[in-house]
Amino acid sequence: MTIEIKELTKCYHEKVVVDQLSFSIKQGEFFALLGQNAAGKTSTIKMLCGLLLPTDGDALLDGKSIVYHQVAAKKIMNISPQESAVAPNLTVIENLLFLGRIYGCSKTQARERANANMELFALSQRQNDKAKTLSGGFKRRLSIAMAMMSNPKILFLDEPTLGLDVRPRRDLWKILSGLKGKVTIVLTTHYLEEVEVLADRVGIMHHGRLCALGTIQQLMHETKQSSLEEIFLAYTEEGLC
Ligand SMILES: Nc1ncnc2c1ncn2[C@@H]1O[C@H](COP(=O)(O)OP(=O)(O)OP(=O)(O)O)[C@@H](O)[C@H]1O
Repeated sequence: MTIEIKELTKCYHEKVVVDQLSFSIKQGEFFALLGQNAAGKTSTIKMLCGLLLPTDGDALLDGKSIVYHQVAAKKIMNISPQESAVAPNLTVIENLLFLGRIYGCSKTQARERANANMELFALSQRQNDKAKTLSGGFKRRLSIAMAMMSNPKILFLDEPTLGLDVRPRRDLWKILSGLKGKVTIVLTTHYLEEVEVLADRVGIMHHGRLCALGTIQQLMHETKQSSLEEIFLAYTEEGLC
């Protein structure tokens, strides 16, 4: 298992927002974490990324505890957050090289990784353009490519297509499909079609608890529903979870 979550809990001023979450994500899996607004998804991702300390419980990233081995755990993962980390006045390649150097690459290694990621994210043609001149879709691609500069085994994507039009969203899906199996991906999104296209397995959170876990097929079978939207509505109905 790449990620083993064990009774992970987060409280803000006595309010429990992530409630004893326990499940595992396999190596190379594309996992979608779903839930209504305020279900606790971002708090969960932030704990797994070391941006937030759990109130209780733990998670192991490739065997490294996010509580006791934070530095080692952080080395094997990266996050493309909701708020883009792109520096607007740097060009595409400068943004990538800058991150590469921050992650400790030599100049040659940073350039190699930047070239590989520009290829992967179809950014090569725009490499000398300042980030502020890019469209929303390209900015989002650059933001994910920047997270890939640390060569993570685990990549967290927090609502990567939020606010994008249909075409740039689908373009990004194609690119993310190309990452499948190469890196373990944990995605949060409100776009259920995105999940149907990309995810191997789905977890649904409700009021901080995990109320469903499985492939879409398995959840369809369990709920006797015929679409992910219906499954989602069934599991997040008040009083059921
Ligand atoms: N720093 C904080 N202090 C107090 N409460 C917080 C803090 N961060 C989040 N919360 C609360 O925790 C709950 C879970 O928030 P979280 O952002 O994890 O949910 P989410 O599932 O990611 O929601 P969304 O889909 O709207 O992004 C919410 O009620 C939110 O108001």
